[in-house]
Amino acid sequence: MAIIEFPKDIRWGAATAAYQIEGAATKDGRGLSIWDTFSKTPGKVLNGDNGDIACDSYHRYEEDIELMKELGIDIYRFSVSWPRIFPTGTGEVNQSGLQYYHDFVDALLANGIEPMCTLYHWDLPQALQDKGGWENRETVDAFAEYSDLMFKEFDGKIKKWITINEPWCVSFLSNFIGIHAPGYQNLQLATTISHHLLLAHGKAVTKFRESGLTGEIGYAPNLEWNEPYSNKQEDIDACNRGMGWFIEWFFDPVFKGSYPQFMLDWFEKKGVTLSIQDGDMAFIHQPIDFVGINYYTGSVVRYKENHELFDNEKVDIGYEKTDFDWNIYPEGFYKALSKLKDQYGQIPIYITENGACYNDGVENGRVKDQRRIDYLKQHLTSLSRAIDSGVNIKGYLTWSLLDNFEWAEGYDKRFGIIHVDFNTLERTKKDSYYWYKQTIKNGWFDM
Ligand SMILES: CO[C@H](O)c1c[n+]2c([nH]1)[C@H](O)[C@@H](O)[C@H](O)[C@H]2CO
Repeated sequence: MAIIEFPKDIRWGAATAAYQIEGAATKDGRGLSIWDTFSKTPGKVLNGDNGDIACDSYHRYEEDIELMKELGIDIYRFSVSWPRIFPTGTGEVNQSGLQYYHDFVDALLANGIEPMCTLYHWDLPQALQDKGGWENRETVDAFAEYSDLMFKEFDGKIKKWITINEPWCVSFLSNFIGIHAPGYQNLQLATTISHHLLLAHGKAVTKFRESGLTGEIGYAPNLEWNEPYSNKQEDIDACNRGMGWFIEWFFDPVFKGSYPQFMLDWFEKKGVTLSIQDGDMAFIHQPIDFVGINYYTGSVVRYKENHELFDNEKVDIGYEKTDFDWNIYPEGFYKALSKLKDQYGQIPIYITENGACYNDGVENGRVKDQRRIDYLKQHLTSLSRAIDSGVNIKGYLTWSLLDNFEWAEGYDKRFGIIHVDFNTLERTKKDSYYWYKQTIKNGWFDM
């Protein structure tokens, strides 16, 4: 067997998000989010599930932190529910909401766990959506106001900030493909929103820099790896368009100061234009301290004339799949990270999400999720290879600490290393929890 070893200073963590774990949807002054609305719209979420209770982490976070401490992680990525802070998105601050996050962050720090805070993980205040949501540039300013308040309120406690989680999901998955809130299917709308999200990121970075506060700030784009089906130019081009939607479209503006021309040309062919105002790109193109990368899967892609948005299609060449039917493609993890290094340089990278959906249940008090252990081994092996090749990896945070509300799939899809019984809310450490705990302790594992 091969020993896969990691640098002694790598950070080991786990990740969650507010709407997926907190519950307490109407508790202590929290306002409604678009996911409260969407999940209660018939047909939008499997089994009609919603986040009213979720893992009830709002009330059970001390238990969760005990589990984190036993696990041995030293960093924990969570998100703040914007409508818990500003119930209507702007204006009056909900002090009970702030107090909840102070109590939570203080408990993390008291247990030697560094908080990594995502300011936006998809739960836009409904009141802002009612005024146009991310299509309205006023939402960009509201996000900057909310971010500024959080930076100042948690100065000295939170030193790693993530502005936007997965702008591709917030824009295209939610407003073009339409399976996430608010559920529109309009390419122009989605493309406009993608620009406003990057602008919101940039304005929040500006607020952080102007505040002079200590800490680091970044964003967390998601990426998939696409491999061309053949070395025919039409397949290579089709593959690059697909990946350009995840990588160049959301990385070039931040790291190069402009949108990728090949993608702009393609969108123009589809009748889509971007209205960029003077100064927008200067906000977006500000230096950041790290980038959070969310990686789960990859696909083989080939050209298919007039098919979907990019004249391409995924080809199933027999990859093993998770219980979410996603390809298991660890090679793509290494290739994607290598591409980022080659195209954007040595920006520090935290893997802010990587994990798999396996729905193994509790049998005699145990959850035998060997398939998740295998997935983690394969992807951490790729990560180790990327580190050895010079990619500037600072940490790895698995998705997710807990089984939780998996958006349009509700509670049907389980990503946690800890099982949650959504009837009793009982937590059960899975075999993968124990494997990850040993790997963190050792700093290596036996492949
Ligand atoms: C398509 O994969 C995306 O990168 C992605 C996967 N995931 C995500 N983004 C989100 O950030 C999480 O909230 C999801 O729970 C998690 C699992 O679905």
